[in-house]
Amino acid sequence: MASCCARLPLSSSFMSKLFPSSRFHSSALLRLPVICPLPFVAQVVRKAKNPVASLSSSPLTTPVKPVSPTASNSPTISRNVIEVLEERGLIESLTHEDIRSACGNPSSAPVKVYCGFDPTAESLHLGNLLGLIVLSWFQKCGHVPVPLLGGATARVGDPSGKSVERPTLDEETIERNLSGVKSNIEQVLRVGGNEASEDIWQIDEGKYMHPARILNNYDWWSDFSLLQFLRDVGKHARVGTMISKESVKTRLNSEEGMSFTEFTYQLLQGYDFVHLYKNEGVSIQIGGSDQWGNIIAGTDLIKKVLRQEGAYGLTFPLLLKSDGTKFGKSEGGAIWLSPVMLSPYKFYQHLFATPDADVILFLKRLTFLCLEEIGELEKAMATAEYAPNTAQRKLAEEVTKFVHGQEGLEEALRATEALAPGGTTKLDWRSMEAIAADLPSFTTSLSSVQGASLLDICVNSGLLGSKGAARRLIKQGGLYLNNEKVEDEGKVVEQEDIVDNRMLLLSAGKKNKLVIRLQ
Ligand SMILES: Nc1ncnc2c1ncn2[C@@H]1O[C@H](COP(=O)(O)OP(=O)(O)OP(=O)(O)O)[C@@H](O)[C@H]1O
Ligand SMILES: N[C@@H](Cc1ccc(O)cc1)C(=O)O
Repeated sequence: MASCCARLPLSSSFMSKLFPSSRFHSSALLRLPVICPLPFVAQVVRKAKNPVASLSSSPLTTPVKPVSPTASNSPTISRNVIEVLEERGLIESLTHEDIRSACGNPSSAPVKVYCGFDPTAESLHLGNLLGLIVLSWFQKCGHVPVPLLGGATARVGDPSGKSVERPTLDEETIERNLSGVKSNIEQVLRVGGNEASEDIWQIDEGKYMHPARILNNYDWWSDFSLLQFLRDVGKHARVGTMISKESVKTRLNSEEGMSFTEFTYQLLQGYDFVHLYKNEGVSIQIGGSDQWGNIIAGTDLIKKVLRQEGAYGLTFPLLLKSDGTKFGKSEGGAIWLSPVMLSPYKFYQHLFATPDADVILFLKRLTFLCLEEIGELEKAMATAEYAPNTAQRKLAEEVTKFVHGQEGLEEALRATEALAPGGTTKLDWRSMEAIAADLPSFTTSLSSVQGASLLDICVNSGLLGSKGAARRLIKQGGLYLNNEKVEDEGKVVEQEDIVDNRMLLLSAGKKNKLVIRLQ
């Protein structure tokens, strides 16, 4: 039996109705600040005391305050989130047009929206970030985001978009991954506890929001018996419909086929939606376009099991690299969100390397910059005066700040500056560690450099061939210690030269750099 939800592609005429021509300012881009409309932060009429930081700043460092819900401090629906997402190219398909009225009525209650993340690695990556960004847009527009950890589903493995079966993960790995993914979510969303008293947070003067609530599907699956599953879920599922799903069809045609375990995945995710709808009031599920089949499994089950019509699904397009492959983890080179697995510096660099052809699309999808500002950048890119990489710099800054906070961005900028030819930034060990992997390095004991001649260190570390070469370089003004020019041939390394008691950075000329690690 075919799925009972129609997939609604966004036709171009339909889209043009939704995208009223933007109010772009004329030529003076990058000189005049663009005045963006207020962010779609939920606002209330009555002023509140104790202003705290605004929603657009980093969620990590901003103090927020749970407040008791009253008629006057409930976050209002300030803009229809579906329109916002459409304008930014963040909608691939909707299960039903009614989702617009469900999300857009200023007098109606906020919706709860969920996105699941299976802990299949210790960190989420740039592709997964899209789900968190869409959740964040819902939050900014007054709704309640529910990021779901797939503690149970990771034990089964989602076949969507996979040409081979996922490897089975052991318990220890799943636990480690769960805690990594949970911290990623906490890095970017304002997450609350599970107490009802924490349902509304004051985030600024007169501004309130609903904190995100993290759940784990292992909490309802761990006690679910096989018999119960077959009776309560399996009975409502049609094998024909399950086989027709894209994720199953491709695998059935492959040599390896598909295990029964993976085949049931769509029912697990489908039942998650039933559980969340019934017990938590969650009425929308979002996911990448590869999740369409699983999302439909959920809305179908809600109709059959609960006899309810008010559940909706929304998918967003996958974020693709310039070669057309998706940003993921299987092919290696994943752009991890965890600062332990990828330094903020490298994260920044990856975004900075976005080709011109993709940068505007990425600004719309991965940042919260207003569309007017992005439009101005796009226009500027077509002019002769455009300074190359201005748009890339903005993209890298915005996304790094969202993921790693202001501190992470500053670390990335310091490291970028330090590695730039002739950089003169004051270094700290974190930025040096961030750049160390991209530079030759040499490890020695702390005591061997304390009070040692710099000429000796240059030669012993292999930076320069001889003391003579080092002397000549100093005369030419080309030798730097920690980005400071060395003027004195007799320079010895003082304690204060040793960055945080663990590193030195030597540069012979602008490009030939060496990190010395001290133990
Ligand atoms: N490039 C991407 N753009 C948008 N969403 C993505 C992207 N990659 C993954 N997702 C979403 O993140 C969720 C988890 O992805 P999943 O673990 O299947 O893939 P992955 O981490 O990219 O792994 P792999 O590279 O192994 O396929 C899915 O909902 C998927 O839609
Ligand atoms: N299937 C999703 C994760 C997910 C898990 C459970 C859900 O209920 C929803 C989504 C993925 O592959 O990442």
